[in-house]
Amino acid sequence: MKNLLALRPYLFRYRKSLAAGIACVIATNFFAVAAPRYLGEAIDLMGKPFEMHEILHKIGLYILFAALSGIMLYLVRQLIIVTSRHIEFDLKNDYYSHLQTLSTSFYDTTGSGELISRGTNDLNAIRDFLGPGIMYSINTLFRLLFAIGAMLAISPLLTLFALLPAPFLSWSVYKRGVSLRFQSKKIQENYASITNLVQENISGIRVVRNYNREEWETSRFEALNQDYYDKNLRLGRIQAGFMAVLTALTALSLIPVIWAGGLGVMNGTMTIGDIAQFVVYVTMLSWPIISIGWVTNIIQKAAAAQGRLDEIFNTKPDIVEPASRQTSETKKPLKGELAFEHVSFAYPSQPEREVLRDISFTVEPGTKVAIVGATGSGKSTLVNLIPRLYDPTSGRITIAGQDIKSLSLGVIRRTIGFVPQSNFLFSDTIRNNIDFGSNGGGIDVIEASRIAMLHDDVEDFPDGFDTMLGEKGINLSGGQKQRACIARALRWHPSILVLDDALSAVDTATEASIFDGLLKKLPETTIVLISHRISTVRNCDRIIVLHDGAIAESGTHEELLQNGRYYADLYMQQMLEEEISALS
Ligand SMILES: Nc1ncnc2c1ncn2[C@@H]1O[C@H](COP(=O)(O)OP(=O)(O)OP(=O)(O)O)[C@@H](O)[C@H]1O
Repeated sequence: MKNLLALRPYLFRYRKSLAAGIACVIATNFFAVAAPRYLGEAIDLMGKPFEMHEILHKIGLYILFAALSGIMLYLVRQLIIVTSRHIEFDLKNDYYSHLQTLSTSFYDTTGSGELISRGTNDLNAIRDFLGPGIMYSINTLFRLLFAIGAMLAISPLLTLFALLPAPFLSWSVYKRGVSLRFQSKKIQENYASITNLVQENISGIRVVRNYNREEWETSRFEALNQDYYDKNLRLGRIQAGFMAVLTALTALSLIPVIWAGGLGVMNGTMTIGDIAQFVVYVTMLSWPIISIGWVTNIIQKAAAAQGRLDEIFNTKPDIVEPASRQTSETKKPLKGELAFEHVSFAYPSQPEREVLRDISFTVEPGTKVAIVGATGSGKSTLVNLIPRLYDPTSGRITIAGQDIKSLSLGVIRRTIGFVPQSNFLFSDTIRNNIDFGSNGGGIDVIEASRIAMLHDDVEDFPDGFDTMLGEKGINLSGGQKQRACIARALRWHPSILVLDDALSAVDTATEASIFDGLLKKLPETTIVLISHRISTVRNCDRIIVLHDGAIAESGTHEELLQNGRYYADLYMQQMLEEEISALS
């Protein structure tokens, strides 16, 4: 319950429509409870000689009050349910923008399915509380107050008889709600498994085809789907039985009223009109009484959902803007001088395992540096520290002589063009993918794609740069995807360009042309590149060899060959592989 206090600011934001909604709840209940009085009076008039116009007058008042109650109820829904939609909209926006601020380390340990489920199922549970939950709670309160008041005025004893089954009704709805919730939770989990299976299968459809696993995957899906179907049928059966029992209980609760009321009429303490009025009140109270149990469930569900959302909302990003560096004039890119000073690093998920150890090097603006090393030696980790995707555990990194922790994230990320190892393109046009995140200026899309040697390929597409890409750029070749990602990084005219194995799917001739273009068009840009190919790194000004998270050696291609250590071994190995493949 305490969790729901987190919704206070949202409720406060819409306080006027909520207050108006509550006023309408009071009004609808007032009119609804006032109406049966005229019905009772009309019936009593009929028990003796009467004038037709008197009856019509009472019936007219009954209809008027019932209509006013209906209009107010319409306004209640408009005000409270619509407000719940507004709050849901705001919460969704806040949730999504909070996710955008969270650090890479958070996404290392939290699955995307989990985050999507919190942003959909949990938010729906909260909306149920804000709309129907709040509306029925207030409605029940005022309906009980007004109706019981009117009933007491007629007969306190009959009121007691009428309300006898109420606690049992509420309690049984609550208990049944708990088991329905348990069943619905299982269905939700099942649905999440089906979604995951379908999503994974469609993304990996090529692997499924290549390994001839279509039938196996289909039967896996059918089994899950069958389970989902069975659980839904079971839920439907429980719900249907429950509704039948509720309706019967409500009808049965009228028996003591009619019995005791009949005795009252016989001994002259009550009229038939009073009993008619009572019957209407009892029927009118049945849903509010039932809804006490139902609303209790909604509140509990929403409190649990809000708790899960709070876990995300309370997660603070590890990488934050320095407070003093957020003004617009500091957002210009810096010069490409880069230095690592005794940098060590362990991933937050495995703090005891150092992945980088005491890394120090300096790169002058315009220098081309290659990082090489065996797989898993820490190359990607090292370059991920430059745009502050993670912060070093110890030591510091500087750009243009300034500690990157003291720079605004906007400046760092404008200074750096980063092409990660696993490239990602959005389902948008090629132009928009290359233009991603740019705010004008820099190198234009066409020029960037020329340098990345992508331009001619794109010109051959019927829609050119306006070609729509499928999910993750599926309609491009591996090499085209890599070059599109390079063009995207060049678009900003970065002072430091980081290429993490970004040319592995490009042939060596195209790769050489891309480097030529970079040297000619961006001579002052510092390039930090990771590659397994000696042909790519041999022309760099400096090559840093990583071994088991530490710098094993560094120098030019020639110097490292003379050293005769890791790099020379790698060189010999690749020469040998080339010779063997030339012979075969
Ligand atoms: N997000 C992560 N969380 C925890 N450990 C990680 C994470 N990413 C990488 N590692 C670990 O850090 C070490 C270095 O990985 P890294 O990706 O930097 O190697 P690499 O030299 O770039 O390898 P490759 O040449 O295969 O790309 C590996 O042992 C890897 O298991």
